[in-house]
Amino acid sequence: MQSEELIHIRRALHQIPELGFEEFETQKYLLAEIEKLDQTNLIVETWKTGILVFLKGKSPQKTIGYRADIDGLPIKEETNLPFSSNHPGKMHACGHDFHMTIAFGLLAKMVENRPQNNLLFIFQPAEEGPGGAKPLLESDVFKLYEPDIILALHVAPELPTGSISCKPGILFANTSELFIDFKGKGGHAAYPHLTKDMIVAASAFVTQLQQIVSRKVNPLDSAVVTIGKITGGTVQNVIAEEARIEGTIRTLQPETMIQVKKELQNMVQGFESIYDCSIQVDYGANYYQVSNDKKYVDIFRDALNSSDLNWVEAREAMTGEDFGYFLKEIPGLMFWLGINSEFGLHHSKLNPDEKAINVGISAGEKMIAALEE
Ligand SMILES: CC(=O)N[C@@H](CCC[C@H](N)C(=O)O)C(=O)O
Repeated sequence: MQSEELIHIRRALHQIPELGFEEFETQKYLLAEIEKLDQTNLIVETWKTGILVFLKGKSPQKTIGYRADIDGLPIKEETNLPFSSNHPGKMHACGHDFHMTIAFGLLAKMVENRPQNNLLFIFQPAEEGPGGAKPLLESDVFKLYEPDIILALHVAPELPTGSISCKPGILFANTSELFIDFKGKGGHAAYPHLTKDMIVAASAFVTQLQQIVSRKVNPLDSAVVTIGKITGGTVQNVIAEEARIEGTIRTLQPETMIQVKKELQNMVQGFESIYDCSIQVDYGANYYQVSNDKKYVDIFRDALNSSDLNWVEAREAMTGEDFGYFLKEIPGLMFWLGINSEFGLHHSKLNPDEKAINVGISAGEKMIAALEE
């Protein structure tokens, strides 16, 4: 498949970002593209808004899985690109348009040049939330084609195009979403002593929360608590009866996640008493760490060694990925693909270098070829 065709597909997908489990247009678009391929050795299945494509190998000994996530984010795009998002307030700001295009390009190559082993391409919904990997892994349709090895990539804006970065062991953190609702007593702005002000309580909570990381977690263990959204109140001269904070917790060890949540519960009790309010905590979606299998990282590194791709030994990142659930059950790896964007992941101006699409396909091809041996 020509680079121009892939760029056309990437731009078309970029224009239709959809949130988790709402990827109807994306699914329809991908199904139409997949239908244009030679169907002789393909089985195409859908699961919710996702797609599984099984390519029967020439003399299979195993099945190699390749997963791409397909959802966008609730971010208003500000790239000013001529192919910017057509869906107001939504954007492929985490590169999933690239992930899908690369997976599709690799599939098209493999259809043309069928490998010995079976391949399973997984276009998975809802990576950004609430998490599609776990229910997909539990689904009957996935069990029919369950791969022996699983691969995936994630775009890396800070790395130059042409580079691939990976490491054995933990690559991405354990994550937990965090939604906290505060309920007190509202009233007139001039009579604070008669109210329980939830703007004050929530603001103090946000500040205090950081001390879990800085004063409770061992500095040699990594943890991040980020609050990305605060809502509360109705108007400037009314004391807010309710407030809500929304965020995420990241830790490199599952035990640290348990510790952070325990400390957070202690804080909740203290705040309920000090601010005379009720506080409800919801941990939303939780993702398991992405931990790469050393054997496959070594094979991958060797496979790229003689190529013009630049291998960068990765460090752990506090990003999360529900691909961790695949790797918990199936050995394999995730790697970073350099896309050379001035603006990072989850930024409204993320603008990946489209030349990286062929780099991603080439890396996948080399790994699949290496796994034939
Ligand atoms: C690669 C990446 O950016 N992934 C997301 C995953 C989000 C998981 C969940 N919604 C959460 O916020 O905990 C990330 O933010 O790291």
